[in-house]
Amino acid sequence: MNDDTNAIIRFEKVVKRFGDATVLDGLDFEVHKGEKVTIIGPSGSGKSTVLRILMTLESIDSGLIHVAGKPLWHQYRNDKLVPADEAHLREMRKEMGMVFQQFNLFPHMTVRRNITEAPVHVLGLSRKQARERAHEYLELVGLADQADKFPSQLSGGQQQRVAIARALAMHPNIMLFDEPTSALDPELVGEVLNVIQRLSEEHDLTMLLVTHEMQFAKQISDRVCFFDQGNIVEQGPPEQIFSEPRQERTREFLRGFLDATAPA
Ligand SMILES: Nc1ncnc2c1ncn2[C@@H]1O[C@H](COP(=O)(O)OP(=O)(O)OP(=O)(O)O)[C@@H](O)[C@H]1O
Repeated sequence: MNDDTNAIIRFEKVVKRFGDATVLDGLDFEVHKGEKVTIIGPSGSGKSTVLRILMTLESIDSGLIHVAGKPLWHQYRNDKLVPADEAHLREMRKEMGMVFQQFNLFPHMTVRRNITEAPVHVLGLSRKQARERAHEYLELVGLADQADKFPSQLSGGQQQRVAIARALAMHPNIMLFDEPTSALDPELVGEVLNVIQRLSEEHDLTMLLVTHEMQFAKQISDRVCFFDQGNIVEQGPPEQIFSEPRQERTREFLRGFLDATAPA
C-alpha cells in the first residue's frame, strides 16, 4: 500500500463498468486531508460516478479505494480483504456528506426535519441536540428563519443551501458536491457558490466538487483534475490548468467551454 498518510481518499486502479461501457478505467486518484479538489471534464467522462462510488451509491468492479485509511468497498476478515458488508458501508458513509444536483430533500418534511432526521437516526443524537445542530447549520447557510417551511416553499437556491446544511449536520470529514448549481436558474447560482466558498475558507473540510462552473473552480480549488473517458488526463493548480494546460485534450475542452459560454 502507498504510505502517503495525508491521503484521505485514495483510488487505486479502480474499474467501474456499466454493461459493456467502462466508465472508470483503472483510475488512480488521491485527495489529501483538507484539500479542495475540483473535477472537470466532458459529459459522460465519469465525474459523477467517482462521487457516487465514494458515497457507496455505486459499487466498483475492481481496484481498491481507501477513505480515511480504511478500505471503502472491502473490509478485513482474518487479515484478508473481502467485499464490504452493509454494516461496514454504513460506517464508512459517516465520513462523507454529499450534495446532489437535484437537492434530494424529503418533500413531506420541514426544513428542520430534513436536517434532524439523520443525526437522530444514524448518529443517535437526541431530538434537542439535533435541532440545535440544525439551527447552527441553517445559520451558516443563511436560512435560520426558514426552518418551519417545506422544500416546495423555497427557491431552488434555498433548497440547495438546506441540502448543504443537511449534509454538514452529519459532521462529515469529506464533502462531495455533484454539480450543485446545474439545476438552478442562473440568478440563484451565486448564493449557493457563496456558501460553498465560505465553507471552503472557514472549515477544515476536505472537498471534492464536480462542476461546470469554471470560474468557481478556479477560485475555490487547490487542485483541478481534468477527466476524460474514465481517467485523469491532467491535474494541477487552477492557474496552471486554466492558463497553461499541457494536454491537447484539456485545451480542447476548455476552448469548447469558453466558446459555449462566450456572449453571442
Ligand atoms: N446507473 C447507470 N447505469 C448505466 N450507465 C450509467 C449509470 N450511471 C452512469 N452511467 C453512464 O456512465 C457514464 C459516466 O457517467 P457520469 O454521470 O459519471 O458522467 P459525468 O462525467 O458526471 O457526466 P455529466 O457531466 O454529464 O454529469 C455515462 O456514459 C453514463 O451514461
